[in-house]
Amino acid sequence: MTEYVIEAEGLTKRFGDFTAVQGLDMQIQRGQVHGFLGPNGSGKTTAIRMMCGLLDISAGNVRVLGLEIPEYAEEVRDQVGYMTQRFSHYQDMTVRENLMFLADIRGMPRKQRTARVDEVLGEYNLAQITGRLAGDLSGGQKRRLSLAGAVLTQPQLLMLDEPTSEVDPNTRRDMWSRFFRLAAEGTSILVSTHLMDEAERCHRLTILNQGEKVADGTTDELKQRLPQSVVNIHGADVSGLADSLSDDGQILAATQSGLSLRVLVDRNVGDPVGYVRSRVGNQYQLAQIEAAIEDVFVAATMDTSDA
Ligand SMILES: Nc1ncnc2c1ncn2[C@@H]1O[C@H](COP(=O)(O)OP(=O)(O)OP(=O)(O)O)[C@@H](O)[C@H]1O
Repeated sequence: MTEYVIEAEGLTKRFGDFTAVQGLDMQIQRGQVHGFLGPNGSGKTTAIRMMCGLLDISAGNVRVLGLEIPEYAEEVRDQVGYMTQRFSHYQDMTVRENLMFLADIRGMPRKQRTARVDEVLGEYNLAQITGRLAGDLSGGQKRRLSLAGAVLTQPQLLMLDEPTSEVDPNTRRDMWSRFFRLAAEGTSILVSTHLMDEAERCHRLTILNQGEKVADGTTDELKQRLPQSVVNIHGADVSGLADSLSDDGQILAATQSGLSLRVLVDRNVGDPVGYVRSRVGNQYQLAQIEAAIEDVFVAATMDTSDA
C-alpha cells in the first residue's frame, strides 16, 4: 500500500481561456484529515472533482489510491466516497430509498444492504426521517444524508466538499468527531471548508488562491512559517482603526473580532507591538499573540476577489 492516497503533480484545469486550477501539487497521507481551504472560486471543488475522476484533467497527473487518472477514473469513482457541495440525491425518493438505491448502484451485495443502510441511518441521525422525501429535508438534514451516502460503502478515501455548511453547531461537532474516528480507523479524508475552527483541527492543510496552491503543511508548520507577527489591539472603539492601518507597508491586514483587532505586522519589524503603538496611540491595550490559522489564511489569500 502506498503511503499517499492522493498524489497530484501539476494538476491543471482550464475552462476555455480561464484556468480554474493551475499546477497543483498535493499529497494526502493515509489516515489523515486533510483540510482544503481557499476563498470562493479558488478552485477547491474543481480540484476535488478532478481527483474523484469526475472532471477531465487539462494537464498534470493524479494518482488516487494508487490508481492513475484518467486511465482508472472509473475504479477511482467506485472506490472514493464523494460528498458534493450541492445536494445530489433524488428529491422524489425517500431518505431510505436514496441510500438503498446508492447501495445498489455501488454494487453492495443485496444481503448486506438493509443492515448497512440501517446502520448509517442511525449513525447520521436520520432514523427518525427515513420515510421523508429527500426534497423535503432541511439543509442540515440534506448534508447528513449526503454524508451517509458518501460513507455507505466504507470507502478508504472520502472527499467531502463543505460537508458542514448549513448544519447546526451540535451536528457539526458530531460530524467532526466522526471524521476523526474514521481517520483513526484508517480512512483518509480530504475536506474543504470555510470555517477556521474546522481548519485548525485538520492534520494538514492545503490553501488555494485563484487556482494556485499558496500554502500547505501541518497547522503548526503553517503558523510558524507565517511571515508576519500578530498584534492584538483591544479597546472600546477599534472599528475605525482597520482602515487607517491598512495604508501601511509593514501591516498586511487588520481584522476586527468584537472589541479586538488582529493586526498582521511584517516579521522584519523588530518590535511589532511598539510599531503598532506608534501608529495607534496609547488609548488601546496591545499584545503580541500567537498566530491562528485564520491569520495564515488571511496572509495567504490577500488581494483576491472571486475569480
Ligand atoms: N464548468 C465550468 N465552466 C467554467 N468555469 C467554471 C466551471 N466550473 C467552475 N468554474 C470556475 O472555476 C472557478 C473555481 O470554481 P470552484 O467551484 O472550483 O471554486 P471553489 O474554491 O470550490 O469555490 P467555493 O468556495 O465558492 O465553493 C470559479 O471561478 C468557477 O466559476
